[in-house]
Amino acid sequence: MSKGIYVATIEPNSGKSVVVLGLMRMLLGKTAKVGYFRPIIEDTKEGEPDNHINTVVSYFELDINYKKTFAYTRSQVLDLYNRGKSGDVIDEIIKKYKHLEERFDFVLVEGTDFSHENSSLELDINILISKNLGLPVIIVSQGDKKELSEIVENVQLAHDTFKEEVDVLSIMTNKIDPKDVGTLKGLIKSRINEGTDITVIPKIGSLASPTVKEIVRKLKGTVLFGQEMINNQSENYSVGAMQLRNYLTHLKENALVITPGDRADIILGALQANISANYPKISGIILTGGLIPEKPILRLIEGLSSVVPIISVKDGTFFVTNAIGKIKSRIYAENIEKIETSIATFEKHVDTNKLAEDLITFKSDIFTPRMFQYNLLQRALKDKKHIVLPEGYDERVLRAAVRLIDAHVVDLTLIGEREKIQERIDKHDIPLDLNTVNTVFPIESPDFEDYVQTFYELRKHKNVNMDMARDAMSDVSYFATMMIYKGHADGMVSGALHTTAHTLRPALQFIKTKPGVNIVSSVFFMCLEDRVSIFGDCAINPNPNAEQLAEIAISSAETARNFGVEPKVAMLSYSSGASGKGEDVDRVRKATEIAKAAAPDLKIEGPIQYDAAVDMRIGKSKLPDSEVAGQASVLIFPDLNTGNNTYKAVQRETGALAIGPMLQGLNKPVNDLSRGCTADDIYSTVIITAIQAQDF
Ligand SMILES: CC(C)(COP(=O)(O)OP(=O)(O)OC[C@H]1O[C@@H](n2cnc3c(N)ncnc32)[C@H](O)[C@@H]1OP(=O)(O)O)[C@@H](O)C(=O)NCCC(=O)NCCS
Ligand SMILES: CC(=O)OP(=O)(O)O
Repeated sequence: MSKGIYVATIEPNSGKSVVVLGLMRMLLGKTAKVGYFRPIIEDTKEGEPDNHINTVVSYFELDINYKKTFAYTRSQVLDLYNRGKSGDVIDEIIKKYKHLEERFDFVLVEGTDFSHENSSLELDINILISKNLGLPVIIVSQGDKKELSEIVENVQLAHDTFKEEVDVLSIMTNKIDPKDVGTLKGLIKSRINEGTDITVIPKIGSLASPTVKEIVRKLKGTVLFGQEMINNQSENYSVGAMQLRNYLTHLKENALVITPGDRADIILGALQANISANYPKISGIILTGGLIPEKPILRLIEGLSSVVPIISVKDGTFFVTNAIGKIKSRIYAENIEKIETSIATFEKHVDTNKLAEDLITFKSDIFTPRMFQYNLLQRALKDKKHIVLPEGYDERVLRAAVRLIDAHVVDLTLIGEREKIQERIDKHDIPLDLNTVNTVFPIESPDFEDYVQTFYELRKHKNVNMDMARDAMSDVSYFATMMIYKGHADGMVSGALHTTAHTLRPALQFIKTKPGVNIVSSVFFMCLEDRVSIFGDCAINPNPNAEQLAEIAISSAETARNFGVEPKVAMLSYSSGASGKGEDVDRVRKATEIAKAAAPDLKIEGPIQYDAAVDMRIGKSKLPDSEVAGQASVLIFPDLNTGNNTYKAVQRETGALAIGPMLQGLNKPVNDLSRGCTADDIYSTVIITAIQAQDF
């Protein structure tokens, strides 16, 4: 079941509020705790809340702090985008949304308003956000003053654009001439036949017209009388320039009377008409030209028991009439009537039972790298671990340390001489305060002799003597690994300066494998543009035999599951099924059979080529009956030549973040890095290591 829904529009004034209000009512009827979130709001005046948030939160009396209901204002986002920090925008939005997801049973997310130019950027941002929140989308469009063919084109284009990246649950087209509702629904359905629900909502006069309050606000008018009726709807307006006897015949229901302030005859006549059974009611009177009626007229009005709003504005009649014609109707907190009309409209035209059912059964397959990284951080924060970084002089390690300490996600020990580490910090101008981390220099450590003795005991059967043990413990990899063995730290990450063999040999020698595991292997979490794939083994076993390959596959599937990726395992080879022959293909086929026998529920396919594993079209043509082909999430390489170079090729050619290699099968978490790693890679690998350490 989805924990939220994203309401996105594709144009300004689409009537998105009708959908949001109706949805909120529907959701509150199904579950008690519903949250509301707007990733990006319009810029507001100092101290003024966003109108949409204010309306939804106050009408439904949601128990939610204003600051928690949005992430950014439009100008903050533009500023961050201009500074190349679009990734930070998404990270913060995910963080704020996830807080609400934890607190509420369901979260209704309202996208941007499209009230500015650059609508293609805005469309992209909405798609990006909904994708990164893993939410299904309701697209809202509007058809006011448009040909039906134009509406259909727009809706189809929007649907196809969103559908490429996210799940579109429903399309709601608003403000349609009531006589066209059925026809339009049929036309849209004939174009979009993929099970997306289609709703067409007619134009509702009372929602399309502004209230007197909205008009006062736009015209910067002064309310002289009738403040208590300021939320009257103005469905019409007409200028009182002719004689009263003629003007009265032009009055329409809920019309706004516009007249110069010195036309007492029109003012009094309109007020009288409002209470006469023989004339329609009016919504208010606008007095133009800054003219205020004379005192006796004002006294007369003051004496009336009830008066519609009378507003004075500075501008002339012509300007005011034009300006009123351009005012777009808004829904706001005090206008209960409009809110309730919106909800009633939604309930009348939307199949709410079907929509609720779709939400219950919805399951997202989308798992973006940013969601993945957010989840990792949250998991690591739940139980803080102590990680040792043997390469304390490396600039990238020190930069990663700053981020890790700032995030309060781990405690750190850096191996190295304190003064020398400080020199590096100063040299590279790194904002790391050494008081926030622990530092150890092996040969000066009070634990050194104990570690030497322990290593000697553990390895004497391999002809290690005390001198050799002392030499070994002077090495940063051995010393840091011994800290893990002794329980003086929970995990180790190294390899930014040292080779994989140098980093891992101590762990293989005395941390050893977990019970039931024969070989240590590794995976990379490959954060591709729209998904996280798991590549194994790209770091340790040069030429695994069939049994070892099967074990690598099973361990990698387990790792995938532990880190929130549903394992669909592809055993890679230069053959898909029986298309190619050779010893290496046979080895992969045998490995697949062994893995299937050991884990019968595991979705696994092999031998299979990379293209058939990840591309649905090719997968279907090469292996039509496979439940893995085209959708593999775990890719197992036949040997280290292929695995190591493939991960590097993908990383370098696509810019993907490659987290790892993360080792699997060891008794305690020790992880390697590539010497080509960045501070970001180190940061992510430390977080992964901390999560692994939570299981020991
Ligand atoms: C992993 C690796 C370093 C082990 O090399 P090594 O230390 O020379 O291996 P050895 O055969 O001497 O084994 C040393 C110990 O590790 C153990 N070991 C080696 N590979 C192991 C594995 N995959 N799983 C579990 N234990 C392993 C051995 O059993 C042995 O234990 P013991 O000394 O208690 O008997 C080696 O396989 C290697 O270099 N792999 C490629 C690394 C690489 O360059 N990757 C590319 C860049 S990431
Ligand atoms: C993991 C890996 O390939 O390491 P390096 O690039 O240091 O050889």
